[in-house]
Amino acid sequence: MIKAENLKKSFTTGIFRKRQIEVLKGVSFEIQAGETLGLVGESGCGKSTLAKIIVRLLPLSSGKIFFEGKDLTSLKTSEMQKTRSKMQLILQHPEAALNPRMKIYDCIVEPLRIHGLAEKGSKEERAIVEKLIEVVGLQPEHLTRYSKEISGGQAQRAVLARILSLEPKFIVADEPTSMLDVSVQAQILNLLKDIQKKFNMAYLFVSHDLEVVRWMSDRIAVMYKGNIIEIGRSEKVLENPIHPYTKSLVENIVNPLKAMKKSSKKEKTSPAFLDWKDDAACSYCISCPNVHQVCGSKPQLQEVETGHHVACWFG
Ligand SMILES: Nc1ncnc2c1ncn2[C@@H]1O[C@H](COP(=O)(O)OP(=O)(O)OP(=O)(O)O)[C@@H](O)[C@H]1O
Repeated sequence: MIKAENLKKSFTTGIFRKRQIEVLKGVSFEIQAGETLGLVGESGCGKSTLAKIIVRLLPLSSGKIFFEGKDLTSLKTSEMQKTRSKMQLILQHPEAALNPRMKIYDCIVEPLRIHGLAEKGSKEERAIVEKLIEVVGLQPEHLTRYSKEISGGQAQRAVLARILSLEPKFIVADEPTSMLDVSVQAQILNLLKDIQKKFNMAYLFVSHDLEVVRWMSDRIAVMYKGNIIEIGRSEKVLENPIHPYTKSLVENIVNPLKAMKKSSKKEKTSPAFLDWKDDAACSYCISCPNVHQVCGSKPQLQEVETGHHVACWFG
């Protein structure tokens, strides 16, 4: 369904002394129809940048993105517009996707009108909206309200209805429930799972919360400083983490208190993965005896078991 190959992204910052920051350093993964790939990693490692790049809301510096076999980086604007409707992004703040001056009904039908898929005010349009709100669990009375007049959970449901109107095949959900109460969070996560099953969509699910990612994902990719350092079946990655950074992430959810105590000592004895440099060959690799020949100067994913890949790091 979706395939990312060696994605790189740099931003230029600074007004006078222009400086390039490399945020994505060569990210590759694939997601199949009906599958969820969870993406976790510390704040600032590049998750949201990757989320926006994959649905082409941000330009790439280099690399390729294939959607249903089509190379998105070489599509013309008109073709890209058609394809983009099949790839949708859900963000943390549902309000950002809902125009505050429009009633929920109009917010939901707007994409249909833009793409000429329904005539404004027609019976057909009304029937589509009624079906969509039934799928996402909104009530007809919500349709006549503005986004500020509904709750966060209801707003996220309205965003889902709006997105589903275009029958997407791939959804990138970037922290879609992090602003919601725990009980509402569970409802929206279950709803996301239900509609995925119903429409066989592929998800890239981005979150800080490993428990949420474990619940949602078939596979998990762990990002660290712009690289995917470990990727595999969720249970394998979480129950048998191999890369030191993944281990520390998993330890943090199992015992957050212990992790806090440990992190206060961290400054003095920096763990190996914090010294990971791009410009040197690694000296130790979990699965590769010929480290220097195979790993070269960049951390590369090595296969540990079928489907479970881990990057090299300094041991
Ligand atoms: N437009 C931009 N210009 C310059 N730097 C940027 C820009 N967008 C993001 N960055 C930088 O890129 C890095 C990655 O940002 P990104 O938002 O992708 O991280 P993240 O992993 O999603 O973090 P968080 O979990 O906190 O949302 C950060 O250091 C950020 O400051």
